[in-house]
Amino acid sequence: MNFDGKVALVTGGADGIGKALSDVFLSKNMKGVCLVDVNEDKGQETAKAFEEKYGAGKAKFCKCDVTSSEQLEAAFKTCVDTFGRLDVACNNAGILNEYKWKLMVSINLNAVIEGTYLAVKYMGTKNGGNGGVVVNTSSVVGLVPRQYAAVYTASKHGVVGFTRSAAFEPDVVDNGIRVVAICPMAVETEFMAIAYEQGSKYTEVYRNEMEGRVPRVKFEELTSAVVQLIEDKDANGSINVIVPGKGSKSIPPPNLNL
Ligand SMILES: NC(=O)C1=CN([C@@H]2O[C@H](COP(=O)(O)OP(=O)(O)OC[C@H]3O[C@@H](n4cnc5c(N)ncnc54)[C@H](O)[C@@H]3O)[C@@H](O)[C@H]2O)C=CC1
Ligand SMILES: CCCCC/C=C\C=C\C(=O)C/C=C\C/C=C\CCCC(=O)O
Repeated sequence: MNFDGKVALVTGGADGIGKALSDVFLSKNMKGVCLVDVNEDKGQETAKAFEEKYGAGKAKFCKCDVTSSEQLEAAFKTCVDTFGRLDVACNNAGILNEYKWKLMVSINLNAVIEGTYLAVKYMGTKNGGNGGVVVNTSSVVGLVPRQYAAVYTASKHGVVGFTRSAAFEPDVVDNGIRVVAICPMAVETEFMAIAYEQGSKYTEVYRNEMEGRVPRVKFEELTSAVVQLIEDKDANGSINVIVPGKGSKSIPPPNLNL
């Protein structure tokens, strides 16, 4: 898919990875981006900054808690009503909080599943849309174990398993939708700092073992991986790990010869 004149919806679009993705989409001449986020102040601020940079009417903020089915569907509907179409859905909002693990699973996994099926409903060729691409945000810990964040790890493994499977569901394929996921190492956002201040049961271990020792994925490395996945018409069910300084690599599922 090329980006010219297309429309994206990005959950967690007010800040961090979602904001960086939205910025790159608009820089590639997308018609508009819908920033879907629970943080109203940040969301309005980001939408305003994008309109100043790219022109009036290019960014729409939708206040939405992705754990609410009603609010998430309303955001998809607002996006299509505002821009007239939808081509790319990034299910990206996420938190790392092992104390609030049920909420974390709702945001990191349930809302990704719900967002994927809403994308089929609002972009599907059988439903009046043009088809499109769903990009789900997992993590490197969607592929490997992480003993200091077990539920977060489970939620991100869930995103990988769901993406690999949903990509080939007949209702998804027949609607002209591709589904992919990204698995970044730590990225240059506030996410990890907030996680160990508020959401880790092992903050001291984490500080001693990891803090400051893991280089960050730069936004440019992450966004170029996502752009490639969107542009590549053969990328479906792809799970791409993104490592600082090493780019993006597709990770196939294990062949168990069953
Ligand atoms: N930053 C990192 O090191 C990595 C992050 N990730 C994943 O990337 C995604 C984005 O993370 P970052 O941009 O780094 O985090 P961030 O904290 O900078 O941004 C996340 C955004 O999601 C929004 N959000 C949180 N809960 C929400 C909810 N219930 N409804 C709607 N919006 C909500 C926040 O308001 C915020 O704007 C997450 O899924 C995270 O798990 C994956 C690997 C590494
Ligand atoms: C808060 C403690 C959790 C320990 C790390 C667990 C999960 C990480 C999840 C991510 O999605 C980020 C991906 C990789 C991070 C790996 C190491 C973090 C390095 C942190 C630092 O240098 O500050």
